[in-house]
Amino acid sequence: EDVPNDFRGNEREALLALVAGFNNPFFHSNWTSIMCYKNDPPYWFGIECSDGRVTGVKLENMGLIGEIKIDSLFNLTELSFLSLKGNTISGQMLDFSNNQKLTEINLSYNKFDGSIPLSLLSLNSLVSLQLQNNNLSGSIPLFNQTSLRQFNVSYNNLSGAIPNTAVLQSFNKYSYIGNPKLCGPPSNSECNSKNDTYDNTNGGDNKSKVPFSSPIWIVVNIVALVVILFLFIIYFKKYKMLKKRLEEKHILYGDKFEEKNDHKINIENRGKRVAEAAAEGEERGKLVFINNQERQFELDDLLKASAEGLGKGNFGNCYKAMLESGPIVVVKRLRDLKPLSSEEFMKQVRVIAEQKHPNLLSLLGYYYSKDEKLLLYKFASNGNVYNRLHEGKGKPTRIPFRWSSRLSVARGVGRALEHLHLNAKSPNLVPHGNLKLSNVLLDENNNVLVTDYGLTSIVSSPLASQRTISYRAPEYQNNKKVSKKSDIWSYGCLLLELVTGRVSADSAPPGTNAVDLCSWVHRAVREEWTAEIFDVEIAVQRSANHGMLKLLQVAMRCCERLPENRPEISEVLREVESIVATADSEDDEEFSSIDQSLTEEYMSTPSRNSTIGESQ
Ligand SMILES: Nc1ncnc2c1ncn2[C@@H]1O[C@H](COP(=O)(O)OP(=O)(O)OP(=O)(O)O)[C@@H](O)[C@H]1O
Repeated sequence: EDVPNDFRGNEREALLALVAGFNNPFFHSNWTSIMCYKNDPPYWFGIECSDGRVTGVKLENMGLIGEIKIDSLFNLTELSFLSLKGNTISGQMLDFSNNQKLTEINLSYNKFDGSIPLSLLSLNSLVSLQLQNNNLSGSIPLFNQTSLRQFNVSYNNLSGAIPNTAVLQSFNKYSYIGNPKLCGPPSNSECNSKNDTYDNTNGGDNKSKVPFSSPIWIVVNIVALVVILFLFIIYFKKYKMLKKRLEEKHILYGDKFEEKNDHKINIENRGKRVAEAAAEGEERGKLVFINNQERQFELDDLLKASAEGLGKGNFGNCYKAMLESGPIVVVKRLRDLKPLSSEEFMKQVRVIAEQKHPNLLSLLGYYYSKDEKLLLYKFASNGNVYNRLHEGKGKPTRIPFRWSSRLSVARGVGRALEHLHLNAKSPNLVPHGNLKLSNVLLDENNNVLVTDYGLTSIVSSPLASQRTISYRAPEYQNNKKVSKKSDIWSYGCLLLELVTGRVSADSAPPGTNAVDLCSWVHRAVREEWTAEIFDVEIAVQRSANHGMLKLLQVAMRCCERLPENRPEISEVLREVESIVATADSEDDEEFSSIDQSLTEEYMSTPSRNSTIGESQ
């Protein structure tokens, strides 16, 4: 909890990237949820933790096959131990320049090729380096760290003379044996030609060298110059073509938005470019209103509107466009779309648009052209619930987000989800797929409006799978599919965020003090830190304590690890609706913790499927 989230997030991503190339199902099931928590034993197999940071990776003899990316260790800055010994890992060796705390590295008995990386020379705490039995080639770099006590590069394809540094000479021949092209002490083979000297370019075999002044050298240089000039001309031509195509691509909303979120810009110029593109015969695209009677503006009006970036999301960026004629609309510029034809795209969008419910933000319209796909929504002026819940906490200006409001969010989202799960007319409509508090909006009357539903049906799945589903269900790690059951998990996480007031690790912006909410709450209940579970801002509302516990209980049932144990939305909603809303004014505003006897009573009451304490 004390570890800044960006470290933990980066380390988590780095570890997942490290094993991604192996495609080993073990990691999908074991490397989920929290990995290190304070000084607890690690939650993931094969890692070591200290103070919530990853300090060791030990994945030995696991039959791992595949490549790892050179920069895989870049974010594991606290790493002191690394062993991947006895697998079948191929490709170039890793870059260790960011792992200054490494003391032991064992990559022996694998299939690494290329040269020994020079980044190893910068590791001043390195005690043990074992690279034996790989396919490494080139010469041995000039290791001179006095810390080095164990060194083994035997049975590779290394070549040239063993460098004459005190450290490298202090190991015996068995550290070097099995490299036929390696010579000089301490190996047994003598260096008998000038060519067997150390090549400090690292990686090159010392073949016979041509003197710089020889005519061959001059001819080679001239030819090289001509080739470079030729390549430069080709590159320049391609660059001009690429630039033209990029300009065409950013015809509507250009990448200025991406550079600076809150930058107000006028998009009139781009409107001109659309017109120019149209004049050049390119398809201008269609602005379609779902309900044609609501057509309040044309494409030209939208292009002339001043726009403000609202944020960068998983499916694209959102902009608030203020039209001269009055209305304010939100434009979502989609990216990474599935390769759908225009008909398929419009069919899917119509399926999304058919979902009408008072708690769903309805789609106003869409724009489709070859290069741009936009969705248009009404602007919800009271913003999203994530900001309402977390922003300004502890500051005097903060207006408390009370229980009755949180309960109405829980209900509104539950109702919207029930509508999507039960009333979806089309079998093509995926469930919500990306439920989280920033996708729950409040309009000018504080009506709860769920947005971003169904977009996984139009966004390309490999990309979406890396990013979507903020509250990722455990099974999602394996099958990368959203389902009604994964929605229930997300809804459970959303309820937990509402009752605990804690930021969920999966949806937290970098630098936020976040927790893996499901594991955290289960642990909190098991270890009876019940008083700490509820957000202080609502815990003081004593008359509502019963309702809070009930909502917590419902949330925990939604967060069952096995999808089949999670309840259906109707059952969940029935329970949420049965929680009696208390008027916020009834409450005793003094700071108090949750009544312990009440907590015990709830925690020992068996729920229909399980007791809370047993759910994980
Ligand atoms: N109709 C709207 N009215 C007001 N604010 C909106 C509207 N739609 C989106 N937003 C806000 O704009 C910001 C960016 O939204 P966007 O949907 O692009 O990203 P996100 O919700 O953070 O992530 P994701 O793409 O995963 O949903 C968010 O803060 C969101 O709450």
